[in-house]
Amino acid sequence: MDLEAVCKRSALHAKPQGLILQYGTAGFRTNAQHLDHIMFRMGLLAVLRSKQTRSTIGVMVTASHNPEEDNGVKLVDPLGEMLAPSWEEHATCLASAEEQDVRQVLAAIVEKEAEDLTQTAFVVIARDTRPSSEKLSQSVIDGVTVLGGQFHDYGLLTTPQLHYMVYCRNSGGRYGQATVEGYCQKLSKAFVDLTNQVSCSGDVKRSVKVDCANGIGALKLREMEHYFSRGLSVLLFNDGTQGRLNHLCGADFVKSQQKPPQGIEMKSGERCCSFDGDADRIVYYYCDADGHFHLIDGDKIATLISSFLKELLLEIGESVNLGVVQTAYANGSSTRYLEEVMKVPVYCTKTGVKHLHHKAQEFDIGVYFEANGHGTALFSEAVEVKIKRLAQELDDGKGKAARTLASIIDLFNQAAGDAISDMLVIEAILALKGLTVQQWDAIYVDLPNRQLKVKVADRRVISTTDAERQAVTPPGLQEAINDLVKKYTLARAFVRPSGTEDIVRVYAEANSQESADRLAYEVSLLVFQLAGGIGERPQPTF
Ligand SMILES: CC(=O)N[C@H]1[C@@H](OP(=O)(O)O)O[C@H](CO)[C@@H](O)[C@@H]1O
Ligand SMILES: [Mg+2]
Repeated sequence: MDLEAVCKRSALHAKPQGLILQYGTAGFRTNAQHLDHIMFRMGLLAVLRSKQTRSTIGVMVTASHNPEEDNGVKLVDPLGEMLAPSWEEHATCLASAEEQDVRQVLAAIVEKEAEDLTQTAFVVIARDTRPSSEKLSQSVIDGVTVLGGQFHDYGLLTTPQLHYMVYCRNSGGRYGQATVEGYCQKLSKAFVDLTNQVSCSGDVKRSVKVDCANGIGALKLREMEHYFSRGLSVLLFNDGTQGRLNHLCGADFVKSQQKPPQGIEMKSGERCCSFDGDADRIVYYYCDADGHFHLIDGDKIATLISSFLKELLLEIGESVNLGVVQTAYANGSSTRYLEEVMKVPVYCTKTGVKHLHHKAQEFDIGVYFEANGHGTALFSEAVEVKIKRLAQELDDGKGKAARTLASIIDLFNQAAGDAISDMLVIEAILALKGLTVQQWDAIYVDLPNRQLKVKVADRRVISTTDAERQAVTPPGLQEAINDLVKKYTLARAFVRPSGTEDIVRVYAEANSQESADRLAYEVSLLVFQLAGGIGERPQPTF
């Protein structure tokens, strides 16, 4: 490791004095102007991680659903997962080091991780469509090359596509071919195999309207469309030709505002969905005959998927342990439905997909979704091998179910939640089951809920336990929340410091919207009073 050369190069990507950023739930994210040094240093870190794991490591330049002027970066570990927590700490240290300390921090990481520096390193890089992304990914490449790493720049990809590429490269091609074409072919083949089973009643071609948040999803869907267009027509909106990225559109906007995005025409009963800016989240929605908007979020997606998988397993007659993983933000109705009606075990983890992903890996089949639409299903290698064998061997009804399940396994992106892959899974299931979007929505009725944000001087004064559902500090806060919750019916409320914004999040649900709104407001006031609120006191929103 030629530290002299690294330091010289680093000076060309100088860190603004005093700027401290943390590798959070979603990597580094801030205004694109402050990220050049971070990109260079993450190039360095990716090389070290690659040497240590003797695997290809991914670097994705994106800020997902943030506004267009922001950007960000995250590293992708060998099996396509999020970076290991101990390396998140290295990332934060390296990113925060003042220029003269970079050398020392690098040396410390090398020593702590007992790196064999003679190992070769390979890094794959991709970026979203933000105007700042191209230049920033060049800075990543600069970091990779100055440490002697090899790289491949995929250019524009969705975040889950990069996760897929990393997984493919480290599985010796078992998972698929590490090219855009490989990705498109794997998913499309599975989708076409599934939809070919649907008996065509009439010649009505299925179609779905997709709000692409003016992001990379539009480009990549267009690139892929012709592979599966016989089974489904996708009508793209907010495809980036006019509007701004994530502005009044996209999955995050639709979920948090509970209203349709701008720029999409919705007719009553039409199936629509929204991707976020880097296409790793998806939510569905429709308008009913009275013009009312209905959101179908990650919880209902998880329910649709897990009930379909359970039915298939029943037909195949294999006992396989299937679990669903959610966070505290999952709607109480979804948890109740999964546990009580579907009899599926449900687990709750902390917020952030890496927590859900790891929990889901404990099952033969683990389905995980955040309420905001980020999720996928994971299949253990043993289950995948068994199902694919049964699919080939059996010729009866069981064989047919096994073939369906085998195609579904291929259709999921098991490296990360993926809007394109999830959309194709959902479209295939709806087609196979002959369900309309309204019928899907009617599986259960969401409990009315409200999310609010409270500004406090230091959000770390709130600590939590029980997968973030109980506040441990400040003292008295949880007891006070419990007293409020008791006043309402079917109510639940919790607070936690956000991992991506400088705020405390408040969540409340109850049997009516008015109660959910009132409870959320009352809990916000408690947080403001007991956890050092700053600025204006929370105001009632009802
Ligand atoms: C309530 C909520 O939606 N929280 C989001 C948000 O995390 P916070 O830690 O709540 O800021 O951003 C994460 C990264 O995108 C995402 O995984 C998570 O679901
Ligand atoms: Mg995203």
